[in-house]
Amino acid sequence: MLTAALAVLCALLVLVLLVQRPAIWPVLVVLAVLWFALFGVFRYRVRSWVARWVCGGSFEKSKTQFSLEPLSQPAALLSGETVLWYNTEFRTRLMKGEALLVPRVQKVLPGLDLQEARKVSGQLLNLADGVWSAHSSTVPGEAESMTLLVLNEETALRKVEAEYKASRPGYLVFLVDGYDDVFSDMLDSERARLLEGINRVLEDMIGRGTGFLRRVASGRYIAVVEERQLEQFAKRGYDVLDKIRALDPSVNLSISIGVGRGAKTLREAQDMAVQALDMAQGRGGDQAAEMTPDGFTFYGGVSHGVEKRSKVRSRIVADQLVKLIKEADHVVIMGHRMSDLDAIGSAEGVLRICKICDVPAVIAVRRDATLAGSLINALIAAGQEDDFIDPKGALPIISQRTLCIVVDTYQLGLVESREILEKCGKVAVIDHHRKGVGFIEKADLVCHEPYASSASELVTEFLQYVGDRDDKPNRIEAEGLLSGIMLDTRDFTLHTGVRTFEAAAALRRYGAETEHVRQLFDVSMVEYTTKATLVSEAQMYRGCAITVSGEVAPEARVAIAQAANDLLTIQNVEASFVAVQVGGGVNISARSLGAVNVQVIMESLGGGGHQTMAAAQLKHITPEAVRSRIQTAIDQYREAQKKSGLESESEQKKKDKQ
Ligand SMILES: Nc1ncnc2c1ncn2[C@@H]1O[C@@H]2COP(=O)(O)O[C@H]3[C@@H](O)[C@H](n4cnc5c(N)ncnc54)O[C@@H]3COP(=O)(O)O[C@H]2[C@H]1O
Ligand SMILES: [Mn+2]
Repeated sequence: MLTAALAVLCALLVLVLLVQRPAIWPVLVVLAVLWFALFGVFRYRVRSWVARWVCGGSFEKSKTQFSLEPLSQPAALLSGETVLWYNTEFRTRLMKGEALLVPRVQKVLPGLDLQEARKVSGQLLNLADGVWSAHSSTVPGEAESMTLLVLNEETALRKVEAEYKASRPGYLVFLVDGYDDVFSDMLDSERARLLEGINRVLEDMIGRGTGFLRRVASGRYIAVVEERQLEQFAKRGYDVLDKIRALDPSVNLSISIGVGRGAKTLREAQDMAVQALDMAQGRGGDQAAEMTPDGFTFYGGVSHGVEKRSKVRSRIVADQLVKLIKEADHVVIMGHRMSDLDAIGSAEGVLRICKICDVPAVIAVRRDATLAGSLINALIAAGQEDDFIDPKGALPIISQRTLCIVVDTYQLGLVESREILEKCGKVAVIDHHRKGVGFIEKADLVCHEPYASSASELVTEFLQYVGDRDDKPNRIEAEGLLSGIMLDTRDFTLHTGVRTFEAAAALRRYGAETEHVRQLFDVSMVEYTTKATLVSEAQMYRGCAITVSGEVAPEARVAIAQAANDLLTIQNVEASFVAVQVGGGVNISARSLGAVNVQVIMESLGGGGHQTMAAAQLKHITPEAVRSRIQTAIDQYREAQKKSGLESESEQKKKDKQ
């Protein structure tokens, strides 16, 4: 009111003045313009100051500050990477009560990643005294960007989580390999001493933690332990295997361990452990197999396998096989891809069993991709052409009542024809390779004997239990079986047990002539020269001969395996690796004299096979890159050997010299 009165008064006075002195008109205009200008500027400043005050642009004493200050979580405001402001909680809990002037955020919260903290899940930070989850939101704007950071303490929660994970139960099954064979003709006192030794080693292993161990049958133990202990076992590579082996080196004592880890329930863990144990034994025993929801991991398996199988089992399997064959309308027999003498020899043996049972049967084989052409030709020459069929031609005759018998491989990925396997109602598998991952799962009968020399040896045994006295394989079939045994034992020099010779003797009785068998191995000139070149190009590496080469003629593929065999006859070569380019990839054949387990080495490159005879097929890789991968795999294997005290002679000698 007063202001208005004063303004009216001023206006009246100015009017009087103007009437009296018209000369000051211009001055007045200038003053008025000045006043408007000043008023405009003032108004602008006041407005922006108010806006900053409300929105927090000028933060001190703003409402935003007042609302963040008493927050129960630590909070901070950053400009770029610089901390502009933090609340009391932040100072006391994350800066130990010290007040710092505009510190870098990395100094206060090492490891903070603002990008990560912006996500819904935030970022977990391990700070001095606990675990924190950091959440942030940023107002973009180059140098003037602003970030609000809020932290939640999760130490207690994370402790509970870690404890939960570390205390999940794991299940172990231990089985003394070949219990009956090892202990049957031992003195009672000796047996008691060894069993006491095994008990002690296992109790030592399990007793250290919170789990328990129980003996459930002769040579069979179970244990339930916590995840943290399983982690320790894995880290030490299941060194109990070595301790058990060391109990008495003269008796070949070893155990197999199956481990179920990471299961949801104890029941599931038990099932997994039993499957894993089966796997460990299928691979020759003396090793630990760990099954997790992601698959299998193997530990150990660097010692020699010992023959542990019984004839009773062969007879039972032969009976079951005959029963399956008789139930079927037809039988389709097949081996692995790139079939060899063992695959075709044993397939022909199984075909004879079918003939004895009077059930129609054929062998599915790709005759343009086989290493057993000599045997197939010999059988055709003897009038048995109808025994063979191309895998594609076999498909139409297959029904749900067809039995598929797979010989010389158990691997789904290696069979001659996957379609046949899938279409047949029933499946039987007869194999001698050590088990790896990726086997045929839905088999109705599995005869898997890693201690047998070859599939042909197994089939020869079955033949003795099938049919009447007069039901025998003919001469050429017997020679095929014998060639299979000779191929896989490298002419009876490797992997040869008592029963290998028994099988060979039986085949001889059926009329097999060794000279004819020898002829099945004859090579062409191209094969021979290819082999000779591969052998001459070999280089030594830690007791192993390695050859790496470009493509070889397709008709000389067998030279790869043969070169690997021949390299072993050179002095001081314990194992050989022949890697040859095939299309865009590389095939490796690996052989050993027994001291080195080439299966383990090939498995690390994605292949498999047997202790003394294994292979791998690598895709999209150059031969030279393969050389370094083989060398790394050998290094790893040698380290594992060193750890378990099973160093090879040549490595030992090298060390002694140093
Ligand atoms: N990805 C993978 N996963 C798991 N296992 C894998 C695998 N790739 C290969 N294997 C296995 O490794 C073993 C060695 O194969 P490789 O081709 O060197 O050697 C083969 C074959 O090339 C060789 N061979 C065939 N005919 C021959 C002949 N006339 N003279 C010399 N060697 C011959 O004899 C060996 C027979 O070995 P066998 O069938 O018992 O077992 C094979 C095969 O089943
Ligand atoms: Mn084979």
